[in-house]
Amino acid sequence: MMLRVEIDSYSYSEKTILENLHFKLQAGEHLSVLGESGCGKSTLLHLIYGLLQLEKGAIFYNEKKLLGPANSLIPGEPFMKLVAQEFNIMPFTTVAENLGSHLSRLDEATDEKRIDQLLEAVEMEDFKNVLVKNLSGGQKQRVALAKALANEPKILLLDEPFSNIDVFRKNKLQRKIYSYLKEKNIGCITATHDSNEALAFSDQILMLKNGREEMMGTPEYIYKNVATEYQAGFFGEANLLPQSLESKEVSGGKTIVFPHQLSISTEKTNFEIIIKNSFFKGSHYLIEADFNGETVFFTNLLPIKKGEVHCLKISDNA
Ligand SMILES: Nc1ncnc2c1ncn2[C@@H]1O[C@H](COP(=O)(O)OP(=O)(O)OP(=O)(O)O)[C@@H](O)[C@H]1O
Repeated sequence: MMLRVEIDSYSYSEKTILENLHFKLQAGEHLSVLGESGCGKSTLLHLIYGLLQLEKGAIFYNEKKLLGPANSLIPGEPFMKLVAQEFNIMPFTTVAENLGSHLSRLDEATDEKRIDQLLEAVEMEDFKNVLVKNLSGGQKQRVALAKALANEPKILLLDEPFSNIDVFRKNKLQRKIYSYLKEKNIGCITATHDSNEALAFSDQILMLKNGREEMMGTPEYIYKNVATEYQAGFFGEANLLPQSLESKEVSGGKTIVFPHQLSISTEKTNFEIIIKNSFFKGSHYLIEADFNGETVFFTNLLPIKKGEVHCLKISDNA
């Protein structure tokens, strides 16, 4: 066991920001905290790192209670690194100097090699001797990531780490960073609102709503157990459909169905729709249709003419 978070509640002033969050992070494990803007993701990371004092609850590292800023001279724990949304990098030094400032400085050749390795991990080799102030937002974010990795922390806390990084680079960089963390057995908690990142790169997902646990489990568990509009909202255009469409039973309940779970039926069904729009998505089209006055989305290989009437069926493979 490694990190144990037991938050009963936390507030900056009267309003409760976080409530009843209890979870563990094992060595090398990766947890994504998924939630909408303002739900308390950054606050959670700042509490764990020790920038904020937790009065109602406690955080343990290998069963040792962490003291928090009120009881330690320097905020933050030495075995943890936080890459915050405002990057902690020095503008008037070069990229290499920034990384070097976090290394041992005992052996120049070893440090040099390590700097090159870190720059390679974030694809910034070409910017080694450039002043940080002359970098773009995304490049600064990559330097901040490399800097956090410099000392091989036991736990890395990442607050929206890829938010400024362009789509060309994002997926490749995510694959590199997360496999680097696994290789070095570095535990990681990532705050994100990007469900693709959470699904692809985490062992566990903690979904937050208003600072409370909405769902927690493996990516597969989360995706398969989405049951409300809020939960589905993270995974693109989901449909909230009457349960009666799915089963023969008559019930007033609603169920979440993703666009790829719907397809055109050659037989008549009670799910009759009128086509409104076809959006090209590269590998397929996302079709917008009307079902009894409600909007429904489903995927299809080809576009479909506006106004056509079709019947849909729900497939079982989630
Ligand atoms: N220093 C502060 N003092 C008072 N309230 C704060 C402070 N920092 C954050 N809050 C409030 O706490 C709530 C949670 O903020 P937090 O930054 O943790 O959310 P978040 O999920 O990280 O959001 P985002 O994704 O937009 O960064 C918000 O309502 C915010 O206004």
